[in-house]
Amino acid sequence: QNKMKDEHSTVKVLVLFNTVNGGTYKMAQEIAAGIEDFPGAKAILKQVPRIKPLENEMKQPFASVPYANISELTAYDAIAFGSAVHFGNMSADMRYFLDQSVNIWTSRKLEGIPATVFMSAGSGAGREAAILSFWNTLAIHGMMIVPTGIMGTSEIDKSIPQGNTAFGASSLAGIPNSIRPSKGELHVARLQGYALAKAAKGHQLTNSLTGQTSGLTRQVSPITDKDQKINITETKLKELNISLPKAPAPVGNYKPYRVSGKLVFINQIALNNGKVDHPGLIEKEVTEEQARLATRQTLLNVLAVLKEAAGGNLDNVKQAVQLTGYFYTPAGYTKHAVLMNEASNLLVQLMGEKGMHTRATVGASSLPMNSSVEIQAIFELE
Ligand SMILES: Cc1cc2nc3c(=O)[nH]c(=O)nc-3n(C[C@H](O)[C@H](O)[C@H](O)COP(=O)(O)O)c2cc1C
Repeated sequence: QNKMKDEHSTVKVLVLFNTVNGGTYKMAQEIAAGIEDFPGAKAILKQVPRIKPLENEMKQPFASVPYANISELTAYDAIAFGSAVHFGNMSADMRYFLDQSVNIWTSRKLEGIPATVFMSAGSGAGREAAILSFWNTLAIHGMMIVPTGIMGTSEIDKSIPQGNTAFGASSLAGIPNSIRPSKGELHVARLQGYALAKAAKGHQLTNSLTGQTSGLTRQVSPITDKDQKINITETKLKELNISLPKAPAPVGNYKPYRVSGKLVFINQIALNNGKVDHPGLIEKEVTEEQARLATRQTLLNVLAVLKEAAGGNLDNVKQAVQLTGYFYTPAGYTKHAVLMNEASNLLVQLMGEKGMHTRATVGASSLPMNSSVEIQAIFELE
């Protein structure tokens, strides 16, 4: 059981490199040593496969280092990437290898996994740019990039050129008459390995706290209009170029609305600034078009009152329930539905599915203040 516990707490860190002349391999070994300086961390050295084999590969000191396959990238707690600087970039072998990680990328398997970059250069031309451009790929994978900052620089011999950068260790393999990597370059690489192992341990601990295994730092539902506090109904009102009237004041001993449980009850006529719009008997004193305008005004009054009832925010309305339209019509009139559609359509335009309602329409022999229309409305609040 203890062995199992130890295995779980070990952090496995891949040191993945590509080298031609061996400079990056020497840096990789030091990065690995730095990783293993961290208690409970284990470094695994691997090379990226080559596009074209090296002629003298079997004689090289790195010949025995196994080649990695792309799918194993997801099996580690952290990865240190090492490459020769080729024209201010990572090597073509490294690029080709990473370009095979599209499936890993789209399944977000490396997200949040700590990563760091080290390099071997000749003169050092463009080495910082090479590390930074390497970071692009790691950032697209969502990896947690570990830089070197100024770690170790106070201890290194500044009387000779050194390859250290604030982004990752590098070596200047092309400086004549000097042993490379220099002690200073190795020192920074070792600290970089340690910093990566430390980040890997932190990541492993937070993963175990949140019950995750690797990658996919978090899945959350997308942000909704509600989260963004966008007032959907007000936005829609603007879109429809509607400004709500002032809620008409009651003209008797009653309330403009009554909330019962979550239901709101409202009754309105075609009042507009204290006067009734298009009053009179439909078809005799009021045309169909005028009756429709009066119906629209009546619904706007209903909405103005509803807004008050909903605490000043129409988004607090869960749904419309029922509309009843009364129309001042002559006996035998049959086109109530045509007039009432003016109200129903506007409500659905404004609130979408929430605005759908049941409906009744009635002809009346007279209505208050000679209004051609009256609407009774019931809504449900959130
Ligand atoms: C195609 C090619 C391009 C190179 N470009 C650069 C460069 O831009 N900057 C630099 O400092 N060294 C450059 N070099 C030199 C290598 O970075 C240097 O030899 C380094 O040690 C290679 O790492 P390795 O020993 O791991 O193969 C280049 C070498 C090659 C073959």
